[in-house]
Amino acid sequence: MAGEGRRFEIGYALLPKKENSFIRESLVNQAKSRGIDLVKIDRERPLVDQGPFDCVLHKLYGEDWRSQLDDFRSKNPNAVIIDYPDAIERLHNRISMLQVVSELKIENQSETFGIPKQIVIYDQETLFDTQAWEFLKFPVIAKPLVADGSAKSHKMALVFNHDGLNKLKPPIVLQEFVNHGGVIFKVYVVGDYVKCVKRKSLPDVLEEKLKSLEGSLSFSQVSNLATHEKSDDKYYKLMHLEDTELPPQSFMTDIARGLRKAMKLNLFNFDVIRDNRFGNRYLIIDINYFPGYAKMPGYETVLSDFFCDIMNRKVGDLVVDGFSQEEKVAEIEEKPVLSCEGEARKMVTNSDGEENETSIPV
Ligand SMILES: Nc1ncnc2c1ncn2[C@@H]1O[C@H](COP(=O)(O)OP(=O)(O)OP(=O)(O)O)[C@@H](O)[C@H]1O
Ligand SMILES: O=P(O)(O)O[C@H]1[C@H](OP(=O)(O)O)[C@@H](OP(=O)(O)O)[C@@H](O)[C@@H](O)[C@@H]1OP(=O)(O)O
Ligand SMILES: [Mg+2]
Ligand SMILES: [Mg+2]
Repeated sequence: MAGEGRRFEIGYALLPKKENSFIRESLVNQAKSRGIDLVKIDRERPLVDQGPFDCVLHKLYGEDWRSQLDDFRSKNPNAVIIDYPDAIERLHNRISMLQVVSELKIENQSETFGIPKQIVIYDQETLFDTQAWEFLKFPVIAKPLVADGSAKSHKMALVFNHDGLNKLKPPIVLQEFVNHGGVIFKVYVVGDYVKCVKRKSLPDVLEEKLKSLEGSLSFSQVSNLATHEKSDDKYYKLMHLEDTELPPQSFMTDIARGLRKAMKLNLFNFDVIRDNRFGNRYLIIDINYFPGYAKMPGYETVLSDFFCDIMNRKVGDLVVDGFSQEEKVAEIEEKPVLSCEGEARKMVTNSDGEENETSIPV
């Protein structure tokens, strides 16, 4: 318990932008009150010389950081690393990122899911060889193949016709643009916790307009706006975000759990659109490591719960450290269970079948 039992130290290594948005005083204080100290990792000094940390939380890439983590891990075998670079790496390529979705098996009678039709293009020759990708229909979205968090990796183009191909610079992924009513669902995953929110997206494109539209339209991070920024926005009002129904929570939770297990990741979000042509078909178009959690209402509690769970080694159906639950259970039973004070949350289904979150004291 806070103040009584052992305290835990979680070291974090984030880029300045992420640190500013994520490490808020409110999060630091809430974690502290529950026995967890969030400590900044000094990037000027070797990781192994710092701490000792019970857990390392990070969103940094590169060989140097990777070998620092390896060193740290071998010297601190009981520390938890959230998450492993190898697992995160998969999300840095827009093909491998979505491959995992195609491999998921989820039983559901009323909804289906998948990914849009897509092809990777490595050179100009293939780009203009429309036979190579004749299974794709215009409009298509051209996305940089690499998704490494750089501004460049977010630069996309909506391509309406052949004229629009000239501006594209391979390697890119050409993905069929699917009309979805201008609203995207972002599903945030924090360990066991799953939260789906609505954001504005690109508007639908009418087929009869395709030829008359200029070749392409460039854009970047259309859905990456905090809710308060959008409430005054004319476009936001136009899209009737409030009127759009969320996908069934249990369906999103099943997909989230499946992805978490398959990817061995604890902190990510995925973008989902509802295909206008079917109404019950959902397409996953993007998966991001360690997204903007501070945009989730009450993120401090969600993240503090997660940190407590990690430190207590009782994280849902998959455990950190790349072990499966089964492998870890024996270890958990041998460890003293330290409790974190505060609230836990659970989903409660009301008589209308709607799921709501409620807090339970622990
Ligand atoms: N296949 C598609 N069909 C329709 N709209 C799409 C499709 N792919 C992407 N979009 C739109 O383009 C936006 C950006 O695409 P995507 O999410 O792949 O890029 P990103 O830069 O990785 O985004 P993020 O900021 O979430 O990391 C989406 O939020 C959505 O509005
Ligand atoms: O802060 P970061 O640089 O990690 O930016 C991430 C951003 O979070 P932010 O809101 O904190 O900017 C995320 O937004 P939401 O999906 O949550 O809307 C999403 O755009 C990620 O793709 C970005 O990560 P990247 O792909 O660039 O690595
Ligand atoms: Mg996205
Ligand atoms: Mg992304």
